Formats: sequence, structure tokens, C-alpha cells
Amino acid sequence: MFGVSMRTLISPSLAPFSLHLPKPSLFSTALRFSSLTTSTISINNRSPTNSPPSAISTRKLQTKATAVTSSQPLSFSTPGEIHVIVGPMFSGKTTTLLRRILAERETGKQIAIIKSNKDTRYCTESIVTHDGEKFPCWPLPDLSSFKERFGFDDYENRLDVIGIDEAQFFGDLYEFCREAADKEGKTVIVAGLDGDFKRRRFGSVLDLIPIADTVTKLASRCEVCGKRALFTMRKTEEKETELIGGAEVYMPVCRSHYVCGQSVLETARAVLDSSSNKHDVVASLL
Ligand SMILES: Nc1ncnc2c1ncn2[C@@H]1O[C@H](COP(=O)(O)OP(=O)(O)O)[C@@H](O)[C@H]1O
Ligand SMILES: Cc1cn([C@H]2C[C@H](O)[C@@H](COP(=O)(O)O)O2)c(=O)[nH]c1=O
Ligand SMILES: [Zn+2]
Repeated sequence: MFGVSMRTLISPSLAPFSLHLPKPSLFSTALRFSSLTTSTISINNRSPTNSPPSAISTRKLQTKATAVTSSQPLSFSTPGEIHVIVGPMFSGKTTTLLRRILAERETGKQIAIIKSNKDTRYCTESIVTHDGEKFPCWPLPDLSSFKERFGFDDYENRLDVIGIDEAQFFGDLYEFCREAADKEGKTVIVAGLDGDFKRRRFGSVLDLIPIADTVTKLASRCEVCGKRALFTMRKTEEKETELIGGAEVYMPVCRSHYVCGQSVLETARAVLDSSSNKHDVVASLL
């Protein structure tokens, strides 16, 4: 949806950067586009032999913009894309990520999936949906270690699409995605929780929105009433933000049941607190 409207704003007949520059300016004089043809296939200066032939043939034809300085031409690398999938637990984020990644692979792209190694719920070496679908992945403590583990040469020359699951657990998410898409021409598909059990922003998933091509917010079904569920309720007493778990700890809920669930939990806590205080008082009297 966002992707479509972004594309219609910039008509193919208009050169990038020409939209808001009605008159020649210092900037536009310094920056001349040496080539605006759609026939240039330039992927991070890769030679065609470095990429799988199918990846070359199925890639979008790119417009190449070259800044011309007085002495030396400066080439921008071909930009990639960032797609963000958010929603509460059990809303199908991992399933959607897997579908999109497999669709990319069908077109001949080279793909890799990374997940946080904090999530040890089902299997460490695979991403696993709540319905049991599996796919091998790279379980990592942070994203900055990926290039080295994957191999710098393979990363630069042979990898097209990177999937990231459980994105809320990666502290370096923003930097990694920005560099991969802006500078390295990768398509990055990110799935993660936008909010935690208190509906606060979770990690830096939301920071990606200003640099994303598309954002998809999924919904689950409220476990109480069956309506659309946009929030995740924690059923246990733990207060820390990060707490790995599945249906034994969390449930998807609609707005009404989130709000009334919070007040039920608060009342239950107050009752527990006051009764434990009473016990303390009684114990101190004995
Ligand atoms: N309360 C629930 N407990 C367990 N599984 C659920 C629950 N609600 C939905 N599911 C299943 O989980 C699937 C989504 O799984 P998944 O893609 O792993 O979601 P997410 O990554 O958003 O947590 C749904 O299609 C549904 O079949
Ligand atoms: C709401 C919430 C969740 N978590 C944890 C629980 C799970 O291990 C993952 C989310 O997994 P899913 O693929 O979206 O089902 O995050 C957490 O640590 N803190 C929270 O507040
Ligand atoms: Zn509900």
C-alpha cells in the first residue's frame, strides 16, 4: 500500500531529485545525471558472473544516477528495499516473512534468514511458526556479526534478500537495515513485535518505519472474544520487558480485553499484595 503510493508519486519520466528543484540550483548544477536509461543493470558494481543468472534477469531494471563532480564521477550504489511486518504475537508475522522470502527465492534470488538467538522456543537453527512450519536460519546475538558468519564475499556478491525474525531483540536493527538497503542493495524483510506486553515500543522495530518501503501491521484473534487482536497480553507476573515464551505466557487480545485484562491483573495484584502484607504483619506478630 505504502509502496504503491510512493511509486506513483515519482513518475518514471521525472529524474530523481528533480521534483522539488524548479530552478537550476547549486545542487542541481553540481549533480548531473550521466545516465537515466532503464537498461542499466548495475548491482553494487557486481559483475554479472558474481550473481546467479536468474537473479540478474529477474531484478528490476534500475535507473542509475551518477553525481558528476569537477574531476571524478561518483557512483551511487543501487538501493535495496526495506519491508517491515509487525503485529502482536500469533498474528502470522513469521508465516508472512517465510512466504515472502520463499516467493523471493522462487524468482531466483539468493536468500538468508536471521533470527535472534534469544528465542530458543522451538528450535535454535530454524525459524518456526506457531503452526509448526520451519525454515533453516542464522541464530545470532546481533546483526553486525552476520556478514562475517555468512562470509563477506558471499554477502556482498551473492546474497540478495535478508529476512530478519524476532527483530525486536536486535539492538543494531536500524543501522544494519539502513546500510543493507541504502548502501549494499539488499532487500531486507523484517518481522517483529511493534509493542511489548505493556504496549510500549519494543526494541527499534518502529525506528525502521521512516526508512521502510512498506509496513504491514497484522492482527490476530482475541483469545477472549474472537475479534481482531492487536495487542499481546502477558498472563504471568514477570515484569521484565524481554521474556521468551509462547501461549503459556502470552495471549493475543482485542483493545477491550487488553484494557479490561489490565485492570483485572491490577486488581489481582493489589489483592495478592495486600494479602501478602497481611501475612507479613501476622508473621511479625507471632
Ligand atoms: N493463541 C494462540 N496460540 C497458539 N497459536 C495461535 C494462537 N493464535 C493463533 N495461533 C496460530 O499461530 C499462527 C501464526 O503463527 P506465526 O506466524 O508464528 O505468528 P507470529 O510470528 O506473529 O507470532 C496462526 O496462523 C494461528 O494458527
Ligand atoms: C509481548 C512480548 C513478547 N516477548 C517475547 C515472547 C516471544 O518469545 C517473542 C515474540 O514471538 P512471536 O514470534 O511474535 O510469537 O517475544 C517478550 O519478550 N516481551 C513481550 O512483552
Ligand atoms: Zn476481545
